[in-house]
Amino acid sequence: MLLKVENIHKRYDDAEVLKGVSLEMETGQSKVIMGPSGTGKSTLLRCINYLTPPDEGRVLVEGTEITSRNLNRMREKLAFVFQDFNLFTHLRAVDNVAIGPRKIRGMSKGAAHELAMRELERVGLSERAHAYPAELSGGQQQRVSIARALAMEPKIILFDEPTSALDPELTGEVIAVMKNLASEGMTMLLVSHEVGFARQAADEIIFMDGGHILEQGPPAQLFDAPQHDRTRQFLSRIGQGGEAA
Ligand SMILES: Nc1ncnc2c1ncn2[C@@H]1O[C@H](COP(=O)(O)OP(=O)(O)OP(=O)(O)O)[C@@H](O)[C@H]1O
Repeated sequence: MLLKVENIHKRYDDAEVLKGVSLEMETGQSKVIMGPSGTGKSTLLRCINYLTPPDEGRVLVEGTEITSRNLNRMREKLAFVFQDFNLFTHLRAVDNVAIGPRKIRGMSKGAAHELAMRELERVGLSERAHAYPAELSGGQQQRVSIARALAMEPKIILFDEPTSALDPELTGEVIAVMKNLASEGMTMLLVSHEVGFARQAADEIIFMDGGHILEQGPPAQLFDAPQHDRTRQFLSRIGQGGEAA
């Protein structure tokens, strides 16, 4: 098993946001986490790579548990794509992608630059490599941040609502890149409400509600024959039928 998440709990002050969440991913799988606002989806994703340390539970990558001692090394296996891109505004696109390979993976300047150019090409942006983030559209900035994740050659990419900060006409180019990665066999865990992507590219949908995983299964099962009322209600709110029992 590539990723094993066991019984994660997370509390903020009085509120228990994650109430014992477990999931597993095999190499090459794509899974999409969906569910109502405030149910702990982003917190779960952040707990998986310890951006937010869980209060209880374990995360294992390739059988090795993440601990405070091995955190930096383990984190390199789990790249993270943020909703709002998080690019360095003072660095050109190519340097945003090259900085991780240089500073974290210890690559030479030339090798990191070459790798960054290859990853920008993979997301269709080699021609914009020398632009600063402010000179790029939101969709292009998100593609740079995907290239930055790829340049770390991670085992898994975690995406936290990668299209929700984008104007609707810019989501398509980011989804196309993510579909491509999924078809190339990249292991991907996303928090996303992009049903088109989820139906076509995900192996499994994980439906979260109230800090729990309520149900999970292949897209056809979860979208077309959900088991729980809460799932049906949510799907109907995002325009995916679901009210029919
Ligand atoms: N750093 C924090 N400090 C305190 N409370 C937090 C913090 N981060 C998240 N929360 C709370 O935890 C709960 C779950 O938040 P989270 O962002 O994980 O939900 P979500 O399912 O991803 O929601 P959304 O779809 O709206 O992004 C929310 O009530 C939120 O206000």
